[in-house]
Amino acid sequence: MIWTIVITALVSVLAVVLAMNFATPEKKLERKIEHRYSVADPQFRRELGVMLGPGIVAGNKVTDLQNGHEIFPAMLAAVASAQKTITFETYIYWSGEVGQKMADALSERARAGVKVNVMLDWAGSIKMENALLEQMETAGVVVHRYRPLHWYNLGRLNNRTHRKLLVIDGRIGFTGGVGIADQWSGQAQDPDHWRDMHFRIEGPVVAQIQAAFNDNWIKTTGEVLNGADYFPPLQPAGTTDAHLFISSPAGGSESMHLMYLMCIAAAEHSIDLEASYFVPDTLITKALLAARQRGVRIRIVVPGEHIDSATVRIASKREWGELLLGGVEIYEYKPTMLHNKLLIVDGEMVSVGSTNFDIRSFRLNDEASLNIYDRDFATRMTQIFEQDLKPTKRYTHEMWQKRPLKEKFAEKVLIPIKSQL
Ligand SMILES: O=P(O)(O)OC[C@H](O)CO
Repeated sequence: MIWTIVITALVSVLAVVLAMNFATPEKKLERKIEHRYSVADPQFRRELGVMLGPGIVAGNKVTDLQNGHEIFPAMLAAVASAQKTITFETYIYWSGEVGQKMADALSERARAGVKVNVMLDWAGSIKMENALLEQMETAGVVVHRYRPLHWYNLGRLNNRTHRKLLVIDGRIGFTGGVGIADQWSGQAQDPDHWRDMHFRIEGPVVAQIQAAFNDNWIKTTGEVLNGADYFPPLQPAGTTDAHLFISSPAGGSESMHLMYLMCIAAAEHSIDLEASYFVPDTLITKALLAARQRGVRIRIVVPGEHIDSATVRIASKREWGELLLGGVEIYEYKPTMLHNKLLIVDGEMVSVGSTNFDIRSFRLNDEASLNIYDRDFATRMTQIFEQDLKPTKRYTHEMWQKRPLKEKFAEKVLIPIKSQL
């Protein structure tokens, strides 16, 4: 009898703990956002500047870096130039040549007396050998794993940090899609080398990137990294308006979901989206279709056969029928895995960062995105978008209707876990 009670109690506790991974207490966005103004309207900035967290700041310079052959040299050079502090938070950190180079660069600076603080997601860095960690720690790098597997973390194991942030001396920042692994090296020349973008940032918005790093550093260590070595006075470095904002289920925020919904609602001419993982929810789908009805041209580039998650591809396709019928253009990238996260609205504003266009990024992960309000920058990113569009195949509604029965069956099987993708 006593064992029945004990086992029942244990099973109940386990069920509650597991349920905590799939549920959050707050109400989520569920109503359509009306089209009230365009992204060029000052009202758009006025609202995004306060709704998403940090206000929009002027005087920034944002430089795009295309693929690993531009991204890693720029990041490594910035690390090598550090004099006082380096803060680095990432989701994927795997062993390999890229991981080794980054560990070497961070270790070298730590040995030179630079304060180096690194936050690695526990799940994202599970394929990292201990030797790399030991190398960094021996050199004096302070490394923490975000939400490691412990009994007290079981209820939040599903909430990872997906942020990709690097700040050098509080003055140079990086964010974008890149992970620290060999898949991201090279020039997207074949399926073993992925297509991705990252961004080098200077100017006042870098302080917001540092604040974003502090968010999870504080949560994990109880320590704040402040003072002028982390937050120096920042002079204008360019002419771009931008803000970097975060979202986290821990904060109850729906900033990312809100940002996409507000951008889609504001669009009047065009929405260009590159999404490595595209699993829109009902609200997003409705918003895209409403934009189409206003005459907005919507082009979406997603991975084709080269994708590291067949599950996401299958779950994604289920949503395409309604979008294709509504006139949304969907293109599959052919050469390799497309890992970009890029949104351009009306050739006016751009959003980049760690956030995928899926429910996991909108609701389960800690994310950080950079919104850039600069027509010239949007023009540059539209050129990049057009280049990425060339090696794609357009996916039509007819193709969707004729997709194999086994795909349709798999889509249905995946419905219950859609919110986890
Ligand atoms: O979650 P992301 O967008 O950083 O992508 C990571 C890849 O899925 C790793 O396989």
